[in-house]
Amino acid sequence: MIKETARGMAVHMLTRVEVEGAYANLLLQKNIPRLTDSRDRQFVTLLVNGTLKNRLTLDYALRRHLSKPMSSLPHEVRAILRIGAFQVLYVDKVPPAAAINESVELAKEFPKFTGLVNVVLRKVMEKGWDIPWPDSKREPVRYLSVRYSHPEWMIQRWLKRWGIEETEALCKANNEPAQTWIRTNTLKISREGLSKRLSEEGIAVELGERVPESLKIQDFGALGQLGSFQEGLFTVQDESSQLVAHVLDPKPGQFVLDACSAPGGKSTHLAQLMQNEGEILAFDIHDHKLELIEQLAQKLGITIIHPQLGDARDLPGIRLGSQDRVLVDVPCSGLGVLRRRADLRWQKEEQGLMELPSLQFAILERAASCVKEGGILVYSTCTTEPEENFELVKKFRSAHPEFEPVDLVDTLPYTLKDSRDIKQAGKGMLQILPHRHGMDGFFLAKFRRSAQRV
Ligand SMILES: C[S@@+](CC[C@H](N)C(=O)[O-])C[C@H]1O[C@@H](n2cnc3c(N)ncnc32)[C@H](O)[C@@H]1O
Repeated sequence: MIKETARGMAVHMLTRVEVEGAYANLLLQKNIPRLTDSRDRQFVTLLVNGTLKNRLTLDYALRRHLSKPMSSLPHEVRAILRIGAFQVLYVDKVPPAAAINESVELAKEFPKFTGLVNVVLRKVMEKGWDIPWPDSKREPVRYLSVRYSHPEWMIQRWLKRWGIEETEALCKANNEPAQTWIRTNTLKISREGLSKRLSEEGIAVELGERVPESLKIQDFGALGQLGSFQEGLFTVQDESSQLVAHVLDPKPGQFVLDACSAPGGKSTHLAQLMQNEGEILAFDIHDHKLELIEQLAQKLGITIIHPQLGDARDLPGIRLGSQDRVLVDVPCSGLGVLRRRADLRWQKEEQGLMELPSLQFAILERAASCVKEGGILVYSTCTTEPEENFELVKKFRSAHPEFEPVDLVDTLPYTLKDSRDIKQAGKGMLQILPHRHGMDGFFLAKFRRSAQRV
């Protein structure tokens, strides 16, 4: 058994991700609270996420010093090598010699490979970043893929759209550690009150500049242990995702439909903006996820959310034109959140992306039919891909001229500065990109149903 040190735990989790296809974020959530020191929890998170994200680059660097393929080594030994190389190449605060010694220590569980781990990692240390990369001019896709550890098909898509410099910037942003953003539960406390409370609990806090409820906190790996969390004074949600409820702009007493709502992040935010007055019908197709909505609402002290089991393409029981506000936060490829979900880039396949727009369009059409005349519809995704965003919205508008775009400049809770954003927002849309905006990648489109049907 590998020892339950920070590094041992990271090896164990990476092995489970590779062997069982386990989700890294769930493994981290479940396992790291066992570590009592917050520095250890942060270190394991860094090792697991950093090693997973940079796997392709790490394997490229390691392969140069291996006489046999990585796939011939036991899974745990691969994980030990990758974690070791990650520390040597990417983590300044760990002296390379210490990273190697600790890796050799872990490899003692596999005595046949102790020498190999030692020799290979020493060579990685000697060479550092002096690695012969593919030629960036002749083979830009391969170069970016290997240099920034992304699948080639993703790079190909982005290169066509944005060119090499911007694609490189996006890849770099995706490899950064994700920051932790939280949303104040304004039904229970003000943002300033929460900030003070968190400081008293020893958490470093910064007020967000874009969303009035947002705070950036230093995640110490066990938020669930904080009294403020247990009392429902906040919930974890990225800033870009916090924009959605503001853009939908619901009022107390209104009828609101959230067509794809689990685990309830946006429904609960809508309820806050409605002062917990009115009605939110929160649909989701997965029964077990409805419980998550209920639990979150209960914790935050929200009573107006009614979770409903159902396919948003049907929305059983919901009358045409009955809702003041409709949110359509569809299932999507999630390519905007690659920095937050370290293993996501390796789980996705391009074919899977191709199948999404028809589902998204069907959900959008049915949900839109429930909007009252004069009511508001918001469509959102956490992806960067035009087929799920601009192109889908364009198709929707040409099929449904009764929905007019609403200028986002007036409803966003912050002032847009980039002229490209201002232009898009004027047409009722906004594509948020991690490297341009410093938030998770996200897409928003807002429409008003005209008073007279066309
Ligand atoms: C992007 S997530 C929604 C996140 C949610 N709005 C929040 O802020 O917490 C998409 C959700 O759509 C659900 N879903 C997938 N297909 C669906 C369908 N056909 N009808 C309704 N919900 C669906 C998934 O279970 C998932 O919970």
